[in-house]
Amino acid sequence: MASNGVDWQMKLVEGAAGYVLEDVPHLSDYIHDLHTYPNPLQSNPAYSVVRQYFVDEDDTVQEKIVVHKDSPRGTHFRRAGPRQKMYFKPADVRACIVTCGGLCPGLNTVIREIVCGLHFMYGVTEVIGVDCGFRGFYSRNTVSLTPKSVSDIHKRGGTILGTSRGGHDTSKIVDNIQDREINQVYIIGGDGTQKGASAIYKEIRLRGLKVAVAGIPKTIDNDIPVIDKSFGFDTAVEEAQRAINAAHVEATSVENGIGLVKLMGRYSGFIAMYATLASRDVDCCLIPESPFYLEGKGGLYEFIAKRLRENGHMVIVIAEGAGQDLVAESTEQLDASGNKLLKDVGLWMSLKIKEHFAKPREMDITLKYIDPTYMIRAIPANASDNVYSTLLAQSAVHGAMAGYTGFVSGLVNGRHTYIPLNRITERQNKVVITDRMWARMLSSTNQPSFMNPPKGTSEKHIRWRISIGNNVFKVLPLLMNDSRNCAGLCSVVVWANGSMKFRQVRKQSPVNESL
Ligand SMILES: Nc1ncnc2c1ncn2[C@@H]1O[C@H](COP(=O)(O)OP(=O)(O)O)[C@@H](O)[C@H]1O
Ligand SMILES: O=P(O)(O)OC[C@H]1O[C@](O)(COP(=O)(O)O)[C@@H](O)[C@@H]1O
Ligand SMILES: [Mg+2]
Repeated sequence: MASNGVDWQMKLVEGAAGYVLEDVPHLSDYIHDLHTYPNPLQSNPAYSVVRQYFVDEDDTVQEKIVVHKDSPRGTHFRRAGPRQKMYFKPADVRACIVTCGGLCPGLNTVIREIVCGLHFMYGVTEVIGVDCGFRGFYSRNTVSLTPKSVSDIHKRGGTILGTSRGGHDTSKIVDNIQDREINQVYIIGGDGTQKGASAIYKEIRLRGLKVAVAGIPKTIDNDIPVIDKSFGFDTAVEEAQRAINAAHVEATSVENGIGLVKLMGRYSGFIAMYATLASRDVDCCLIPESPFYLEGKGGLYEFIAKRLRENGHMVIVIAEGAGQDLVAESTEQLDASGNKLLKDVGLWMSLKIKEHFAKPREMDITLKYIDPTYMIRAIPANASDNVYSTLLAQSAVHGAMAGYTGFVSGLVNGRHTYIPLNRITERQNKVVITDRMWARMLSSTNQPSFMNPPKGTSEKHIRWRISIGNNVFKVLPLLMNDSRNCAGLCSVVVWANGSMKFRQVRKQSPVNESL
């Protein structure tokens, strides 16, 4: 393998037949003559039975596994797991754990398994918890974490460490890491958090400190790219079923009953899409990636009336980020971390539907609105998310002990890997509405595609205009496919000649944006 183009975020290593390794940084990249130690797992009675326990240095995991016979081998990530050589002596390790951003089932499991992994696999005894997110580094006390103190926390929702948004001050955080002589930092959080982790790692590297920074990606919305799915997501989908079931019971118990359920998903509608697919009781699923409209032919009101006539009841699931452009003219407000503060689309929609059907010549309806969002986020992880969170935490521990830094541990095609931080922060994972999964969902609900708004429909949800060749299109809010996946093509929904259409545009083509 030939190494080229090294930067501080990731190391690109090229091999035969188009093989590329997007490798994570290592402490030895910027600190020379580091001492190494044998991995104590060799003599651990539990692990010594495994025939090949240590991961081969050359093991990597392919990002895209659907290939053609002439395809280049493509991007790979370093396989996670214990290494024969460690770059930390267990007695010298002083680790800290911090949780940031919104709650997510499984946070406590990850904390528990970092503490227990460090202790039982490597004999590390000094682990501290940072109180209330990034700002806790410089404004709060820390708490000592031991296997005993974390033994049953995985049965509780939330995070025992507390969390926060905002308050990321890189130099104050790194000063504090130095002052406390911390040499392993475990950062559990979403895209915002991992951007913060990246800044911390960079500053640590600039100061030449022997401190490993390991991220564990957390997002209930499943909006982190590259990884198969995020921990807590399955639990959220499962818990959402309870709300959908309740909505269904309410709706079927009255004449023309409508159950409306709002689920989380600020920019990505994965929870709504999977909960809908799992339930089979949902008649319509609305997500941020797929624009919709209420009035006229092909609109939501028409569909509701049709379903009520056919079945006498219906269930609508709406992701919190859906239809934000319809709710109100946006005067964009941000939270402390810079995330868009959303209007309550569920409440808005329930009022709009009630208002519409109260008109003369419309139907008498009974609508029940259920908002289970924070209840879903606050529960403990289910069994499969507990196992998943355990493996993510253990991978992070193995990686840090082996001297890797500036990485997150993540599942790629079912294998645990180390991914450079920049790869998971550079974009958000979104439902691709031109993919099969959305089509499966549409076929399960048989809802309208909302692709042909009637002439004269308000254009206020048009985001910007683009020109492709000589044509100017009005672009509706929609995800862009990852250009890495599809040879520079991205899908946009455009408004042309009074109807919405999909267009594939090349990222390289001249795209002029104007509001
Ligand atoms: N671009 C950024 N650079 C540094 N820190 C960031 C950045 N974006 C967010 N953060 C910090 O990460 C933490 C969590 O971010 P947030 O967006 O609230 O949640 P999440 O990590 O779940 O996406 C906050 O403390 C915030 O200040
Ligand atoms: O009320 P809060 O804490 O700001 O959280 C609301 C947001 O948190 C989420 O559950 C997850 O967001 P993060 O991944 O950024 O924590 C979003 O779906 C939701 O919009
Ligand atoms: Mg986020």
